[in-house]
Amino acid sequence: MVLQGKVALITGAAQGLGKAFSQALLRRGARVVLLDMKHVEGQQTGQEMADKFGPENSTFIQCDVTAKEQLDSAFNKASSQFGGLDLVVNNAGILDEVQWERCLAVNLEAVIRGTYNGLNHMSTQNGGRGGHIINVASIAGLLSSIPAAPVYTTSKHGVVALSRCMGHAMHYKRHGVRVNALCPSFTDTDIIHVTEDSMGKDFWMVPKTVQKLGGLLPVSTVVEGFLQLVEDDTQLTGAVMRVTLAKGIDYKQYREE
Ligand SMILES: NC(=O)c1ccc[n+]([C@@H]2O[C@H](COP(=O)([O-])OP(=O)(O)OC[C@H]3O[C@@H](n4cnc5c(N)ncnc54)[C@H](O)[C@@H]3O)[C@@H](O)[C@H]2O)c1
Ligand SMILES: CCCCC[C@H](O)/C=C/C=C\C=C\C=C\[C@@H](O)[C@@H](O)CCCC(=O)O
Repeated sequence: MVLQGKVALITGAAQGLGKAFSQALLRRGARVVLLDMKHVEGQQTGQEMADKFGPENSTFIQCDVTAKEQLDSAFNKASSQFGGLDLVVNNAGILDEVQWERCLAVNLEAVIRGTYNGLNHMSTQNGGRGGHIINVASIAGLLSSIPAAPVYTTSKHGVVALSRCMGHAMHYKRHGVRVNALCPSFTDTDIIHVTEDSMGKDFWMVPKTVQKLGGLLPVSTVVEGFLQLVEDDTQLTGAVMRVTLAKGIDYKQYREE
C-alpha cells in the first residue's frame, strides 16, 4: 500500500507501539485517527502529531475499545471526517492476569469488533475502497506455554487465529480487505512493567524472561516490521509476522490446510 493520502485508524495510540506506528504513517503522508481510552496522554500525543504533521492530518478520539458504542462511533467519526478508511490497526492491549476478564475484553473481543468494523467500513461490497487490517498480537500468541500469563497468551492466540481466518482468500475476495497479524516479542514499552497487582505472584517471571531472551526489542524494530507489512504490495493476507531479537523480522510458515 502506498501510504501517501491514505487514512488509518489506530487503537491504543496514545503511547508505546500505537504512538510509534501513528508517527511512522504520518511521516509517509498518511492521515491518522488516534484512538485511546487515556484522555490526557491521548490529547497530548494528538497535539504532538498535529504540531509535527499539520492539524488537518490527524485527530485524537477518546475511546474505550471495550465499549461497543464508543468503538462504533469512533469508526463512524473517523470515516466521515477523513472520507473513508484504508488501514485499521487493532493495537490496544493490556497485560492483566488478575482482572483477566478485562484482558480478554481488550485484547480479544475488541480486536474482533475492530476487525468487523474495519471490514464494514472498507469492504468493496459496502462501497469502500478495500484496505488492510493489522491486528497486533504477540509472539506469546504463537508459543504454547507461558505459565505467568495464561490469559494474555490465550487472548493473543485468539488474535492470531482471528487474523488467519479473516485474512483467508475467501474473505479477501468478498471484501478486498487484507487481514494480517503482527507478533512482536518483548518490546521496550510500558506494558511490560508489570506488578503483583496486575500479574499476581508470578509477576517476577516477566523481567526474568526478558533477561533470558537477551533483552528488549527497541520500538523502532517493531515499527520497521509494521511498515513492511503495511507497504507490502504482494496482496499478502492471513499472514503472521514475527519480530524477535533472535531472528529479526520474519513470517511464520504454516502448512497448507
Ligand atoms: N511491549 C511488548 O512487549 C509487546 C509485545 C508484543 C505485543 N505487544 C502488544 O502491542 C500492543 C501495544 O502495546 P504497547 O507495548 O505499546 O503497550 P502500552 O501499554 O505502552 O500501550 C497500550 C495502549 O493501549 C491503550 N489501551 C489499553 N486499554 C485500552 C482500551 N480499553 N481502550 C483503548 N485503549 C486502550 C493504553 O491506554 C495504551 O495507550 C498491545 O496489544 C500489546 O499486547 C506488546
Ligand atoms: C509474560 C507475557 C508478557 C507479554 C508481553 C509481550 O506480549 C511479549 C511476549 C513475548 C514473549 C514471551 C515469551 C515468554 C516465554 C517464556 O515462557 C519462556 O518460554 C521463554 C524461555 C526463554 C529461554 O529459556 O531462553
